[in-house]
Amino acid sequence: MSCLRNFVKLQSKNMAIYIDKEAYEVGLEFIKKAGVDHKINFIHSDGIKALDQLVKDKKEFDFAFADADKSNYVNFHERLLKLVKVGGIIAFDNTLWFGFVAEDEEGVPEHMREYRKALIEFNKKLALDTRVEVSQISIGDGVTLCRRLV
Ligand SMILES: C[S@@+](CC[C@H](N)C(=O)[O-])C[C@H]1O[C@@H](n2cnc3c(N)ncnc32)[C@H](O)[C@@H]1O
Repeated sequence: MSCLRNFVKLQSKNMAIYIDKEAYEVGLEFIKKAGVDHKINFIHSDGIKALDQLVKDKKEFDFAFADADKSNYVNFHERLLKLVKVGGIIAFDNTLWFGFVAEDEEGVPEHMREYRKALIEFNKKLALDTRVEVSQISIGDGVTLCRRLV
């Protein structure tokens, strides 16, 4: 709770988007308890829809963190490249997908296969993306940091 409070205090404006109502309501309770609800624009929406609206509204951010729907990372990335300023950071969580991105598909539990495939494709795309400088960090199950260059 104090971690959330301290982080949010450092930022002038914050935003978070959740698609499912239950997770949104739990999050909202914590945000209120931490006394930072006036500092966070907390939205219950599909991420792509919300990001499209932010692009339309010409919003800008220094940092973005994506941790939802790994099959949509490539679509989040395109939108976040319009929203995060040049020099800003876009972070993607779980990009090593518990190490399964380095395994043959047969060795991967069925329910993990869709995101494994999506993340392999996403990681390949990022490696070739000249609009960002990329650093793959092997903590947790992989975090990728992209610094916007152009
Ligand atoms: C791994 S959890 C994220 C946890 C989050 N980082 C946190 O600490 O609270 C993934 C969340 O993304 C949400 N989600 C999935 N698809 C989404 C989408 N298209 N747009 C927005 N949120 C989505 C899920 O409902 C779930 O709550």
